[in-house]
Amino acid sequence: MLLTLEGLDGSGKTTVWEVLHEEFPDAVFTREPTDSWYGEAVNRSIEDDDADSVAELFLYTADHAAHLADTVRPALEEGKLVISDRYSDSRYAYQAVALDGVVSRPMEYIIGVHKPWTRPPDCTIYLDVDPETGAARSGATNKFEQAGFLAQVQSNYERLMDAEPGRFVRVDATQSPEDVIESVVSTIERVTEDADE
Ligand SMILES: Nc1ncnc2c1ncn2[C@@H]1O[C@H](COP(=O)(O)OP(=O)(O)OP(=O)(O)O)[C@@H](O)[C@H]1O
Ligand SMILES: Cc1cn([C@H]2C[C@H](O)[C@@H](COP(=O)(O)O)O2)c(=O)[nH]c1=O
Repeated sequence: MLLTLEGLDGSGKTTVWEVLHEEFPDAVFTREPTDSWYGEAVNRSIEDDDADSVAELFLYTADHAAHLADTVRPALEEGKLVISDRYSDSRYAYQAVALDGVVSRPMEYIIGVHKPWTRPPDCTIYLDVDPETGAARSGATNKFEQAGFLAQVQSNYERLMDAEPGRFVRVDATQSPEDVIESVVSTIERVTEDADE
């Protein structure tokens, strides 16, 4: 089963993902951007305010393709639970903002680029915070971590959740870290048990 954590910058994904290592020791933990050279290229573009938004989309997408081939598909073939901190929905939500005015219907375009070859998640936990909280928690140090940008990203995540309500589980990430973690752990226990039945 492929389970992904999504949300705005500062929503607490990495905090949760780290604690989940202890709760689910047999799972494969991974993330996007990855630690590969593709991910390093992505991280360079994040720090570049002038990076071309189309080029940036394809850097992220190349990283995703390699991530699928190297990590996600092999682990799923072994029957593992894979837990990824960010995955394709981050592209659909973030790059659809960055490509607004560059291509028409940017979210549909980005989904279309992925559709022929990606492996969609079985379940996506959306850590829900408002853009101001996300920007403040993340430190607002790069072009994505700004409340105005994150407000547009948030609307894109809402569109994705409206389109696939059965895949997403929304968790209130303004709760204490302990309460957020408890909600996420109980969600994962439930969805993995349901999958085993
Ligand atoms: N539930 C919470 N309440 C208050 N602060 C939190 C909570 N969860 C995480 N934080 C704090 O917010 C900051 C950002 O958390 P974290 O790095 O886990 O978020 P993230 O979603 O992975 O962010 P990014 O996408 O920018 O990497 C950290 O300082 C973390 O300690
Ligand atoms: C995978 C992915 C990420 N982003 C953005 C979101 C963040 O601002 C950064 C890095 O992610 P992290 O969780 O803070 O390490 O990149 C994006 O725009 N598109 C993506 O596909």
